[in-house]
Amino acid sequence: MSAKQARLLLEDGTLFTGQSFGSETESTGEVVFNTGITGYQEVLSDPSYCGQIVTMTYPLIGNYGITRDDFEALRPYIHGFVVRNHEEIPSNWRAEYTLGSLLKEFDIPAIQGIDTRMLTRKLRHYGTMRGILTTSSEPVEALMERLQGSSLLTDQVERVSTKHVFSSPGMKERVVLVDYGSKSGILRDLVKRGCDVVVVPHTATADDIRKLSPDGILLSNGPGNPKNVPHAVETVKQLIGEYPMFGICLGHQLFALASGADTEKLKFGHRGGNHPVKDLISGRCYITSQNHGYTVKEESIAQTELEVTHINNNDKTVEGLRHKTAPAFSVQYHPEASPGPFDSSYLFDDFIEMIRTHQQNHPQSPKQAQIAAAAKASKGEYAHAQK
Ligand SMILES: NC(=O)CC[C@H](N)C(=O)O
Repeated sequence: MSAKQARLLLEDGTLFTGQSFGSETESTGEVVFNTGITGYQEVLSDPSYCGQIVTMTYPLIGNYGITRDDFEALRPYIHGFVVRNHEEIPSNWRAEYTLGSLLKEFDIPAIQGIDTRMLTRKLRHYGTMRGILTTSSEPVEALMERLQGSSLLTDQVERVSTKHVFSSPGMKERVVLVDYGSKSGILRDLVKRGCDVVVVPHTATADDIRKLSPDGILLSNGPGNPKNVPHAVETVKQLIGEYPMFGICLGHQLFALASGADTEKLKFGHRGGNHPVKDLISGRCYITSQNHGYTVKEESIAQTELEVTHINNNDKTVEGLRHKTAPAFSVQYHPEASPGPFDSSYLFDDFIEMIRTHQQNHPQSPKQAQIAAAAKASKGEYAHAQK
């Protein structure tokens, strides 16, 4: 049986025709490209891609199948997947099923057999565009009408963040992980280091977080424009300086906004496992995993208490920040990268080190002691309230 036809239409009128290998449905979204050679499972299950139609520049995708253990979230939130060649017969003892069957399970359309080099060159030249991916056989004019009538999502964080507080108990530092669409890898990296992790929704207020008596706060990655979640910026603003803080990707952008800096959209973003980042303090270069479409505006940093610690070696954009006086830093890339590179996992150790130094230098203030005592007395109150 020959595969059903699928089409991808961009808002500039470019039409790609190929074969469907996902769900026989239709979706719209921002079309973006990822330059990873491996890692398609981690890409499609990374909640930061919520609402986007993702194309992989590497031409052979699906060849090692799907293994749920490799996922970054319980389900994918992408709106479509675009590849040159989908391999239907995976060759991997860990594979549980095929990429195509996963996409069908979650009703996500996918197209193969198109020139992904041409698509990527277009996106690099003109910037990311909206697209419609469909298996319908209607005339192109009808598709274009639907595409033009569609709008990009603005509530992605709400869609992907946990609805309930949950914990992953450990014997060491208590870290409150604020989930804006966190990749599982962040939790894995904290748990591996013995942290006592409490994961809270994006709506958690500063007081909700204080009640959990954190030793440190980790602001997770997440989808969309950081300016779509002003409540999160407000919460972060209240907590900077009070607890050691580490921001990753969207968390980095929220930390920057909360510190008075500004963010803007990049032309086509950074997505892939091969982005070179320079550490301005040591002069060393790291290969990093990235997935972002927004960036912190360098010229907005001068007016804040922040300093730039890392830059992207390709386009020189800001990749890392730290606060000049408070125990807080952030990176635009992913230290928890899966399937790698692991160059930057030391940042989790730096975060824990920062927590320990802070504890040594700041034995509990009377206010913190009071908060901790109140939290202990109302044990689990917040967690229960969330259920
Ligand atoms: N991975 C992320 O956290 C991405 C951050 C933000 N959504 C961006 O696209 O820039």
